[in-house]
Amino acid sequence: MGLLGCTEMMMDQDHISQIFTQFANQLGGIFFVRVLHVPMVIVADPALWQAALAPGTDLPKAPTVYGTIDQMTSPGGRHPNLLGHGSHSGYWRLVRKGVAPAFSPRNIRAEFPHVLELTEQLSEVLYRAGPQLYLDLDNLLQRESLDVIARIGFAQDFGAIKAYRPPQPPPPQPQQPLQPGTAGVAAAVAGSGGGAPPGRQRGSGRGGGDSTSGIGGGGGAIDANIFAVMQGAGAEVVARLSNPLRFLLRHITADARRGERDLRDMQGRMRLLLAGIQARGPPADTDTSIAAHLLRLRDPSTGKPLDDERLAAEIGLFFFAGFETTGHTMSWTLFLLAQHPEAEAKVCAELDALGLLVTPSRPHPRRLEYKDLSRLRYLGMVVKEAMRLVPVSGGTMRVSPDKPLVLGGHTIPAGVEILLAVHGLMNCEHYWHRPSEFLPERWEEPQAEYWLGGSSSKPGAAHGACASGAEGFEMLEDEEALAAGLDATRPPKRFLPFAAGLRNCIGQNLAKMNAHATLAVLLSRFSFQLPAELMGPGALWDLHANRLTMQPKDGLPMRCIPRPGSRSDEGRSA
Ligand code: HEM
Repeated sequence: MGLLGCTEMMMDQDHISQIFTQFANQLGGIFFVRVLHVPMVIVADPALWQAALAPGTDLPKAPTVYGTIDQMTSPGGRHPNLLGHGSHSGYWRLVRKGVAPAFSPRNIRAEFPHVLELTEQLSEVLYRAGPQLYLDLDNLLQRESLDVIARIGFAQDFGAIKAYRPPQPPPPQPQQPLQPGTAGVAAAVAGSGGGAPPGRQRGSGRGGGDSTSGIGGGGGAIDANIFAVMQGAGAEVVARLSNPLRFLLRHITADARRGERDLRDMQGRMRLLLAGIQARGPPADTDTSIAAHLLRLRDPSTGKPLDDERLAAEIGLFFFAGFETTGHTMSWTLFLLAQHPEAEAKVCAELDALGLLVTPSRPHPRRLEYKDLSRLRYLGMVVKEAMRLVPVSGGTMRVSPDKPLVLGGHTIPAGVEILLAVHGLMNCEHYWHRPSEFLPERWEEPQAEYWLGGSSSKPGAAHGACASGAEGFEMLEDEEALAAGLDATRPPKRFLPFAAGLRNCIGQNLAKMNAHATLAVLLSRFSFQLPAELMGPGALWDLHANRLTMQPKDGLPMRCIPRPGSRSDEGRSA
C-alpha cells in the first residue's frame, strides 16, 4: 500500500474525488493517505469494495463524518439518523426495514404522475424564461427533486419550483444569436439566487430568489424558502466537516453562529412538517408515503412510536440525502449531453421513435408513460454514464473495527478511517477502458457493470456468464438492492453509484424514476446550451466542486431552447 502525505487534497478541495482517482491510477486500488496527522485508507478496487461491504464484514460507519452529518438533522447531532447508525444497531434495522416499503418498485411506480406534474411546472418556468436567458439548471433541478420528495414522501407541497425567480432578461439587442456565448450568464447566476451565485447562497431566510408565501398543509412555516434554508444548512455541515473545531465555535464567531442558526432553522422546519403530518391523524392503511411508514414505526422495547426528535431527524435525512443528489445527477447529465451533441441527437431519435419528441409536425406529442422509462434505453445509458463519470456521492466512509483488519492482503490497524471511493471505483484506469471519456455506448455491453478482471476489463473478458445488470432503468426490491454487488458467485461490481450492501441507498428507485422521467420530458421539449467557456474539454474539471455532494461549482448556466414546433413562451403564457 503506497503512502501519500496528501497536500494535493488539502490544496484543491473541489477535486478531492478526482485526486484520489489519480492516486489509484498510480498506486492501485487500495492506498493510504495521511491528511495532517490523520491516516486514511482509500479503496477503489471493486473486489475490495465487495469484501468491505459483505454482510459478514460490513465495516462500521466512520463516526467523525456521520456524527457531523447528524448535526444537520438534530440539535448537536443528539439523535443520530439512519445514515450514521451502525448496521448492527436495532435502531437502524427498525427504520430501514420499516421505511423501505415506501420505495418499493410498486409504490414508486404509483407516484409517477406526481413527478410528471412537477416536470410540467419546471417546463413552464423554462418556457416562460425564453431561450435567451441562461438559467441555473442545477438550482432548478434541485428544487424539482426537493418538491418531488416533499410531495411523494410527505404529501406536502413545498412549492420550490414555483418560487424560482428567473434572472431579469438582458436589455434587448438586435438579433441576439442563439449560439453558445456568454450573454446573460452573469444575470442567470445572479437571478437564480436572489443576487448571490447559487452555489454560494446561504439559508437563514435570506430569500435566495424564493417567494416566501406559505404553502398549505403542513404547518405555517413550511414555505418555499425552505430550499434556501436547506442549502444553508448543507453548507454549514460542509464547513464543519472541513473544520471540526467549527462546532465548538458555533456560539462564538459570527460565521459559525450563522451556520448554527441555519441548522436550527432547518431542524425547526422539519419539526413543523412533522407536526403537520401528525395533525392529519394516523396514516390510512393504504398510505405508502415515507411519512406513513415513519409514523407506523414502534420502538420494540416500549411498543410506542418513535419520539418526535427522532422522527424529525429522519425526515430531515430523507430530504438531505435525496434532493441534492438527484438534482446534481440530472444537472451533470444535461451538462454532458450539451457537451456531446451526437449523444443528444441519439436521445432525440429515441424520443422521436416513441412519439415523445416535440417536432414541427408533432407539436403536442403524447404524454410520457411509466413504461416508456425502460424503453428509453439510450437515455438510460446516458444517465448511467453521467453517474459513472461524475458520481454525486463521495462514497461511504467506514472505519476498521476494534481489531486490525486485513483487506486486499494489507493489514489496517484498528480504528483507521477507510473511504470506499465511488469516483475511484468508477473511474480508475485499472478497472475501466477510457474511463475519463463520456461513452454511453459502453453500457451496450451487458456485463459492463461488473469488473471481469484482466486488462481494463474490455468487453468479452472472463466470466462471460454473469447476469446483465446493464439496464438503464431498473427498479429493485430492497432485498435485491441490499444483495446487489455482493453476490460472491458473480464478479464484483464496478458501477455502484448508490453504494452496495446493507447500507446502500434506500431512495435509489425514487431517484432513478425521477431523474429518468424528468430528463425524458425536458429533453423532449428543449435543447440545452452551455456558455462557450463550458464547452471545452477542461470544463468538467473547472465546474466540479467537492462539497457534501459533487456539484457544479456556482450553478449550471444553460439556455433552454424550445425544440422547433414548441409553442413560444408568449403562446404558453397567453
Ligand atoms: C441520484 C441520487 C442518489 C444517489 C447517487 C444516492 C447515493 C447514496 C449513497 C452512495 C448512499 C450511501 C452513503 C453512505 O454510506 O455514506 C446513500 C444512502 C442513503 N440514501 Fe441515497 N442517493 C440518491 C438519492 C436518494 C434519495 C432520492 C433518497 C430518499 C428520498 C435517498 C436516501 C438515502 C438514505 C436514507 C440513505 C441511508 C441508507 C442507510 O444507511 O440504510 N437517497 N445514497
